[in-house]
Amino acid sequence: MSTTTSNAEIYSPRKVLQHPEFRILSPGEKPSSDANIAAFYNPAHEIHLVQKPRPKPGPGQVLLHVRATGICGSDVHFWQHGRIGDSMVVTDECGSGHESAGQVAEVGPGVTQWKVGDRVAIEAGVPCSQPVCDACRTGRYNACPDVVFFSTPPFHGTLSRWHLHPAQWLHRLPDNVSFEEGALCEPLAVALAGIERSGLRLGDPLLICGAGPIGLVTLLSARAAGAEPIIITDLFQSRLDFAKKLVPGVHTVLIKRESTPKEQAEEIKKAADGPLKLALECTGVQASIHTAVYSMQFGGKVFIIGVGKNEQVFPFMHLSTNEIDVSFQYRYCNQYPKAIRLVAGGLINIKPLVTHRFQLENAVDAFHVAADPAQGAIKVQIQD
Ligand SMILES: NC(=O)c1ccc[n+]([C@@H]2O[C@H](COP(=O)([O-])OP(=O)(O)OC[C@H]3O[C@@H](n4cnc5c(N)ncnc54)[C@H](O)[C@@H]3O)[C@@H](O)[C@H]2O)c1
Ligand SMILES: OC[C@H](O)C(O)[C@@H](O)CO
Repeated sequence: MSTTTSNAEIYSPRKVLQHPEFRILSPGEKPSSDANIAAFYNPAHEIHLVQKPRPKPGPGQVLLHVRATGICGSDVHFWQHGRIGDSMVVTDECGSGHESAGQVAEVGPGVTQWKVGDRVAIEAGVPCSQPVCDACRTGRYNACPDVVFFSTPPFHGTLSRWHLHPAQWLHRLPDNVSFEEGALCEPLAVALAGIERSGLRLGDPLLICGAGPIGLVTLLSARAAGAEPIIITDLFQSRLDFAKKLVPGVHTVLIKRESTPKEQAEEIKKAADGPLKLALECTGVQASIHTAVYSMQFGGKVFIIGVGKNEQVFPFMHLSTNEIDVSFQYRYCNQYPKAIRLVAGGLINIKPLVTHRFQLENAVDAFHVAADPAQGAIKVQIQD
């Protein structure tokens, strides 16, 4: 029997909440410049700054000064809706953020690969890494049932000034990759996992549904992987304009809510000059998945990265009589080193995605901007 302390115990959210130094800051209160502040949401759909103790790294751990964190749609969703699906539910105060990069501030006993000052991207999903875990043992660690995914309830996120992390779940940033880009490696890892598992090949005609941050990093990755032509859809012209600026060769199709998925598919096929081989679906919305299905050639594939309603209806007979495969992506595994190489090597330029930057003290304002579509943000980052 293993006597190892589990990650769930090491990173116990209750330890933080019950610590005498943990408190919710009053609006307008100015914490000291090195206080361990963080943005927390709760089941009452409030979001506020909290002050936590500055932790000491234990064996195998590193204390990081978090320098950049992007706000993900899931952070906003947990705050405003209190849950994603049936298994991720906000039941207490919970810290946000999992798209982070930072700098090593202290190393714990036994840590030899990092030294103070090293710059790193933080992989926020920490699987159990136990030999008895099939998912970890076989390398598909995104399936680990005991994963601590920082910012998915109950585990607090990486959006704080000081964050404790296992040394082996950090990735070195080369000098030409900024903290901002290091933080963007998280959504990029999602897209790269999708590119890898969908089997996208050079010259494949590709549909990307949705031009949000995930659709856009998917667009950049698919362009680097040689898809041609690429059609991207969205409900908002502003998002399509952003996509076109990012990758000038992309074809855009504005989705009108009043048109049917079959009509939308006709428009997409016209833009592509024929049916497409692959769709990377980045909305999780049923109507968009249907549009993707009707846009495919015989033997095509709809690869769904977006997440959506618990139960959805699919056009079964069209899928069946056209041998269209449907596959899904759940987070990612083994993608960070690749993401960093692609950014450092100049194959993927993710810098333009950051449209808004806030200081850590103003993290609550950052959340309000990220949650308000009228603000036109693509990626809001909090920097320290
Ligand atoms: N599989 C994973 O591990 C994973 C990881 C991260 C995010 N996600 C999911 O990926 C999806 C995209 O994330 P995001 O951050 O870009 O979200 P987002 O909400 O910012 O972007 C989604 C985009 O899709 C567009 N859209 C909505 N309905 C549409 C339709 N019918 N047709 C075309 N476009 C439509 C929206 O206008 C928006 O621009 C979300 O569902 C998110 O939860 C999945
Ligand atoms: O936990 C909820 C979501 O699966 C994750 O936050 C995802 O956005 C990671 O990329």
